[in-house]
Amino acid sequence: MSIKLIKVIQDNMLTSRLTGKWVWCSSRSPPHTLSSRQCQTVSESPSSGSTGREAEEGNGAPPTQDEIRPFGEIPGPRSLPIIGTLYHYLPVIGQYTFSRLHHTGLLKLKQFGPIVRERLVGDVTLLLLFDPRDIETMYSTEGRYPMRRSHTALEKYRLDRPHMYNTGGLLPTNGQKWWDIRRRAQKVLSRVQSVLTRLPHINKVTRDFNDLIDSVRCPQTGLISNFLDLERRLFLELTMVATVDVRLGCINRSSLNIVNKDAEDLLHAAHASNSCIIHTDNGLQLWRIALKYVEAKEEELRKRVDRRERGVDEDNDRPLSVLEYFILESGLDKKDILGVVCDTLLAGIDTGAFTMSYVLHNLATNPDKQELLAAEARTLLARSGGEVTSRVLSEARYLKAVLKETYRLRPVSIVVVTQNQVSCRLPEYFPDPDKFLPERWLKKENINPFLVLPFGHGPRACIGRRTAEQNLYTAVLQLVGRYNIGWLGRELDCYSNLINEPDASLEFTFLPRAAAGGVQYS
Ligand code: HEM
Repeated sequence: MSIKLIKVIQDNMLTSRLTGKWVWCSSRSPPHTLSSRQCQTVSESPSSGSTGREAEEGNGAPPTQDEIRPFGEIPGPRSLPIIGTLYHYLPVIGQYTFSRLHHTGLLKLKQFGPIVRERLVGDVTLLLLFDPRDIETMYSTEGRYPMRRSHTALEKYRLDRPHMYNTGGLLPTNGQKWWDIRRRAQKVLSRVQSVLTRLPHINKVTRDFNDLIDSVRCPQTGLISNFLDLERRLFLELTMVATVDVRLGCINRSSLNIVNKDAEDLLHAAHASNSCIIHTDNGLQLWRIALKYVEAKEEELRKRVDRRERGVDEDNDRPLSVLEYFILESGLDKKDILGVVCDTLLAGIDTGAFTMSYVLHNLATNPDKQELLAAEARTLLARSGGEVTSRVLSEARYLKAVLKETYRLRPVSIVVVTQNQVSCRLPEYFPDPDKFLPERWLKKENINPFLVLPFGHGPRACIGRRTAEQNLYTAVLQLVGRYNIGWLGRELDCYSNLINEPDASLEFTFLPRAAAGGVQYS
């Protein structure tokens, strides 16, 4: 998704505090030329023993014309006419690979330093940032309507069907049009209080998921092979409950072998889209299913209004669900609602499932950390009668540290600046960078906030962040509270698709904690 940076880099210049060569300039210079007007920071080379930050804070003097270098001089892999740098990615002979962007990113950092320019192909130029201070600078210039250039196939698909969609949806739309949808949708999708109203449903789904685990795990070893299949079902169920108030039933034991067409279509569409294979019928499947649930909700609301008029609406004080809010209060029209519902279904399933895979893998391969989390779960859930409540979530400090450490080591999303995943494993930012140490987030170590950004940053950051985190916290706490989780799979890394996904089959074991000498809550 670094492609998203193109607009920014054509309009601005960057600074690398490590080499002292580049200057970020907020002026709108023409591409590939420079101006020292309004330049904000100056840097010094590491040999001076001073950090860029110190230089910046020291005299704040604007850079001289000599210090400012043309954009085209930013180092990077050699680019050929027409094919750009694509030849570097050829199988066998190429030094880079698109399927492991974190390895490729590290190699580029070693070869070219903390700012890398890459003309990929045609007019597509990427700028890779590794220094969190540059990342911060980049975000600070994004303005009110940060521009993104991703999901362009999805955008084309939708714009070609004006009878179904008003816009390309949240993911690819830019400018005022993007903000018109975003400001209406985020009121219900992002607000803490609104997200918390869905917690009891989320808690119920995750407990059902535990029961499912109980019935499918091998009674002797606890093994569940290909656990990712179940996780994707879980996050589909959670996303449907959170967005369209529907229990699909795809994590019921009885439904495991029965094909639920909506569930299968949704899982397929979300995965295919995230793998950049936007078959035209995916859009249609998704849209049809979204339409079905939106229309069912409209009908339900009509009946409710009718009941209310007759004074027999027993459900009067219940807070509005997401879909009810969209229909009744958001000001979004039906086509926009369908677009946002499709976007949340596309964005909420694999991201959650893959993140949970890495959380569980980290816990299973670090049993001492798992025990600390289990102790926290035991204390908090015993107090709440086994329910994950808002109080439990507010007190679950170790759980949050576990998630944060997993975002650091295994971010599933390749954000605007793809290189956070590389920088997060550099020893200059994190001692013992490859170790899973949730404690580093409890000690209030001085960690630059622009290093770990799994949901992005600023006005365009993930609209579903609170929903996603509530889902993950609840599911992980319930699981670790009930099971001792082990790992029988091979070493786990990730493939880079549109998002990073586990590159090996997930072979987890689940042994009830009660059997292992722990406490059971339910
Ligand atoms: C662990 C789970 C998730 C992760 C790591 C994640 C991460 C991200 C990231 C990095 C972005 C792009 C930010 C940017 O462009 O600057 C994004 C955008 C988005 N996410 Fe998520 N996400 C997750 C779950 C969800 C869920 C559950 C939903 C739905 C409720 C969702 C809906 C969206 C939407 C609609 C956008 C586009 C927002 C816009 O462009 O205005 N995401 N997400």
